[in-house]
Amino acid sequence: MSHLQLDHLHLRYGNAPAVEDLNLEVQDGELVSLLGPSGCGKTTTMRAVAGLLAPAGGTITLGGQDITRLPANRRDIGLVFQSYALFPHLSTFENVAFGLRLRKVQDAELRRRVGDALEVVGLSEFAARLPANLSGGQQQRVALARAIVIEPRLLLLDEPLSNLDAKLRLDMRGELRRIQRELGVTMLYVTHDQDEALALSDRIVIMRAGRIEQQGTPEQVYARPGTPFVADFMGWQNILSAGNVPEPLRRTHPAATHFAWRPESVTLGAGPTSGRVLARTYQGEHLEFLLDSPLGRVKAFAPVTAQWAEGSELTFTLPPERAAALRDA
Ligand SMILES: Nc1ncnc2c1ncn2[C@@H]1O[C@H](COP(=O)(O)OP(=O)(O)OP(=O)(O)O)[C@@H](O)[C@H]1O
Repeated sequence: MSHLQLDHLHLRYGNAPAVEDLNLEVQDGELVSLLGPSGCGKTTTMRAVAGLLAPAGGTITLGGQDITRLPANRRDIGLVFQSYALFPHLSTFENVAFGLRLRKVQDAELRRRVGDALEVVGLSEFAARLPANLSGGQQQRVALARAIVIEPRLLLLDEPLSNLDAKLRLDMRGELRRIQRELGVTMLYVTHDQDEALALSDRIVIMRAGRIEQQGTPEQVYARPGTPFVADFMGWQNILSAGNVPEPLRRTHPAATHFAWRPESVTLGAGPTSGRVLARTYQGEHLEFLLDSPLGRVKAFAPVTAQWAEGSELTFTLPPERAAALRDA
């Protein structure tokens, strides 16, 4: 059992609060991402779960056991951080074996478990190599093998892919998901990259200034943001205050403070509002138009064949059925 539960967690650096009253559950075998901008408290939360930072208040429970005050080395938690921190003078095999040697695991079992872990991450052929002779992606996989070989109750990954180039990051993202599924291990994952969180997670927790702003499945947070902050983070680039949108829409959502539309939802070339093209940008798949309008600035995508030039006037529609109704948190 490796169900993680954080109850009313308060975390501080000296007197400065970093995380306030955080309540979070990660089910057995679930992959939950903490997503949010720099400084919102993701790493601080991870450090507390790992046992590297003592909470100022609240409790951390893992598999039904209160681990709030348990030393880090007795928590049975695997860590993978942005810097892989491999031992440069040890082979892949010995890097992965390190934690087992510390635990005085017998030789035959150690060989079997290291062999299994290397197989899971696809590095069996690289057992004898030193880290310096591995690619960035391979080194990151060694770090992952080293974390899973101890069969942790929980795996914490903090921006594990951010040192890799874009292509490798995509490959490793898929690999991570496969490995997580294959092992059924409970994972808490930190990222500030929404695409990564959407692709990997069973559930996404969006943090803002030390608090949870919204949580849900990837589909929920992407398609149904609840606040302007989440909408902005999820690529809803047109966020208008409720006073600026047509009356009928406001009436159907009386509590909304803002409404948002994705750029692909805006219809150009017809509609009740007119705007002037401030910028027209080619983006491969489509053109992006930035319009100045009485409603404010509006971003819209159109097919690459669209002819409107910068400076021209055109009309547009913000379809009410494609709007997200938002409320300030
Ligand atoms: N060692 C520290 N001492 C004092 N304040 C810290 C320390 N580490 C982080 N903080 C502060 O705590 C808050 C949360 O930081 P944290 O590192 O958890 O954010 P984060 O969401 O992980 O950001 P990033 O994506 O940049 O890593 C920030 O205001 C940060 O400045």
